[in-house]
Amino acid sequence: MAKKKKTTSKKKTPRTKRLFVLSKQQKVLLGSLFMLLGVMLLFSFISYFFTWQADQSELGILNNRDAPAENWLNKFGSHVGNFFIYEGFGVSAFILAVLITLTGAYLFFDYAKKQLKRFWFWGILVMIWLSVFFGFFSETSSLLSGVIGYETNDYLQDYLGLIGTICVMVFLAIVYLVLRLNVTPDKVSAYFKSVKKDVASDFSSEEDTVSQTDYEKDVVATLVSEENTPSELTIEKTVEEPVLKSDVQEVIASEDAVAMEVEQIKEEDEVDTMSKKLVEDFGQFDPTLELSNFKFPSIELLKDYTAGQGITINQEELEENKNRIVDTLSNYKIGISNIKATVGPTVTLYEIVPEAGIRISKIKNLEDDIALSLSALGIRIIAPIPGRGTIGIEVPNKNPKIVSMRSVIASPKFQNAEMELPIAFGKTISNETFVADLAKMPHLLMAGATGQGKSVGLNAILTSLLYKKHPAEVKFVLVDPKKVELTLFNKIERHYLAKLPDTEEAIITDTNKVINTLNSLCIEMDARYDLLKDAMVRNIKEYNVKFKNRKLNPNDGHRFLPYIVLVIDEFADLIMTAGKEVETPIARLAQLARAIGIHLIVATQRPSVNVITGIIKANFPARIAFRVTSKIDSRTILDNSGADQLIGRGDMLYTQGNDLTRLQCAFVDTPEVADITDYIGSQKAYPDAHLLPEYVSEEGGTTLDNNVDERDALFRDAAEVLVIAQQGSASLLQRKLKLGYNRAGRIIDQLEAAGVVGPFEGSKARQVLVPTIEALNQLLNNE
Ligand SMILES: Nc1ncnc2c1ncn2[C@@H]1O[C@H](COP(=O)(O)OP(=O)(O)OP(=O)(O)O)[C@@H](O)[C@H]1O
Repeated sequence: MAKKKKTTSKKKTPRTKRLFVLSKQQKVLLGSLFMLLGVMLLFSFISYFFTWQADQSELGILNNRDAPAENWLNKFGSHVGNFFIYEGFGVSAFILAVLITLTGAYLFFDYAKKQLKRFWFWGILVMIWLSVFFGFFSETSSLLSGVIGYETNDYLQDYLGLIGTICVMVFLAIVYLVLRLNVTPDKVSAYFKSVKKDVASDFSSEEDTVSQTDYEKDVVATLVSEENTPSELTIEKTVEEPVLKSDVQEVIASEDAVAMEVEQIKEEDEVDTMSKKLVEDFGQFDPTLELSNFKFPSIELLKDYTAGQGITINQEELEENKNRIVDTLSNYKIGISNIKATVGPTVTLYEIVPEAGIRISKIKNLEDDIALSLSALGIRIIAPIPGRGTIGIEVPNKNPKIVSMRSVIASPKFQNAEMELPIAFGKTISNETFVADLAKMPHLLMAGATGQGKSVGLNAILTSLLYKKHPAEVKFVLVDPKKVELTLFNKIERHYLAKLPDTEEAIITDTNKVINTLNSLCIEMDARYDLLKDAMVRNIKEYNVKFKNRKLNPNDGHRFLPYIVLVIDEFADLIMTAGKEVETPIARLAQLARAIGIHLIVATQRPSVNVITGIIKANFPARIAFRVTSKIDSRTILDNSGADQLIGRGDMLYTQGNDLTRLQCAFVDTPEVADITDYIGSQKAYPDAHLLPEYVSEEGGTTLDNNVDERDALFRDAAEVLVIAQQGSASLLQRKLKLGYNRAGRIIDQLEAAGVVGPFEGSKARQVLVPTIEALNQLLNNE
């Protein structure tokens, strides 16, 4: 039916359009004509009620020009009144006059016609209904219903009887109330409730009270039944309801397709209110609920290396250095008008303002000479310091201070950081804590010669995240080909680490596994993009907010998405052994993974061009350089020299675009990391590490040979467990049959080959293809 209506409305549209393509002037003229006609009708109708008897008795007045009529609009009024009221629709003919006036007003003021069409549609229906309704009272006054109303009413009564006719009329009235005025039982009860509150004292009629309580009971009953149903079900209901409703409305308002526009807005509203209701009933979704008692590590676990030290300013050293700088420059005939020193933890920055007319490049070229005269390594000249209008000379302090992780973690800057993935790298040259958001970087490349502080830097990054993010919010994928650096994090495997389903160790040390993991992350990335598309959001942050507000249905595959941070400790080693196989997925992830919350941190000892290839470099805007051995290496990593002049031991340069910032990396020692991971590891954990989607490499991988002889001894038991539970998950087998993960995984593969369970479906459990134990017996006995 809906389709039929649609096609008719389609056919009508061009004609209607042609009719309404009027110039502004035409609209004004036509509008005033209609308005005046409407007003004339109104006057005619009103006066008809007083004059109709007189005029009607003078039959033939229309033809006789000399015989005046009593109606205010004379013969015209008398005639139209007679036609529309007496022979037509009775009192309800006024609706017609109002509709014509309204049409005039709409044309005159050039309002949208969509609304007008609706007025006409419903107006005519109401007019007919009223005249038929007044047909019941036509005995009292024949003018009330008009001939049409009376006859129709009489006709209906002849066939349906009085009660039947009343029922039909009541039903039509309900149709009008529901479709046009959107009246629903809920609204009526809500209205009654408010009325009850307002005039509680005046509300004494017993009958009314009884009916009201009935309403209340109904409402309470529906609320209770809603509370008892699981949240998912309620969501489904909400999704369905508006669709049905809009269908009905579309049919009714079939005159034009515009009704759809209005309904769409309503549909959203309803989902909104439903999710609000869910949030009101169950609260926002809390991803941390499963580990709600999780305690973040305390600051006491970190050592305070600076205790009692502080930054001491060695006046003598400062004076000495200043004099040497001034002397060296004056040897080259460079005068200084001003000099200022900022003492940092490991280096002091001398900012000089050269006298007018000195070329900056001249000072820059004197780098080595100044270093020689100061007899110090690690002099770096910044000419000019961006945005300061001065030239900076960084000179290492004789007694560098360690920046302890404790001091940066405890700093208000880190504690109050409103960032997605805050990282406290260390302190700047002016002794300020430097905090950056990994989510904004969005990927970080780290290089530095051996022993210059890379591993400490990685630990500082991971520690920062451990101090700020709940295990539900962030997961690490750790790649450590050196096999020693990240081992400590094994203890927090079931809290913070993510791994491939069929692996035992979460920390990846084997190149082949790295390739599988990277490809698996690509699968996860694609899956997350699908979820984002489905949820109509642009990034993981918006997605998670929507999920927390219960606007996304977990039954549709939606889930809370934790950030995933991939850390690769020695990239050179990987790229040398696996080349393109590693480079391609890394480049893909780096290019696309930003919006869906996968962030990469890649560290390498050898920042040469064959390790940090163009494609990798282009996708890692944030870079950190510890001390490197040559200017070329420095250029490879930073696109700038400078890293070769660092002093090591955590002295680093950070860039996230153009500016280079010199930082002293925070120092966190292995025992401290061990304490933190022990502390977290000793708390209640998830049953397993966060599982990444399975990736089966083309060559080898899982074989799906259905070889009956090679089946596991517990194959049949496992099949029965899964068929009874109708859930194809390896962890279920592990629990029920007390198996290790690998063995359970192998059995699942064998079950898949035998056709008992379906293929791997990401994080969802596999489908069980055999419905009953009998069917299973039949399947296995026939093999
Ligand atoms: N931020 C820092 N503050 C003070 N000392 C540091 C800092 N970072 C590193 N060091 C010192 O330098 C040593 C080597 O650091 P680290 O192990 O991080 O180097 P690396 O670059 O990882 O070396 P490799 O590549 O050989 O693993 C540390 O044991 C420590 O003594």
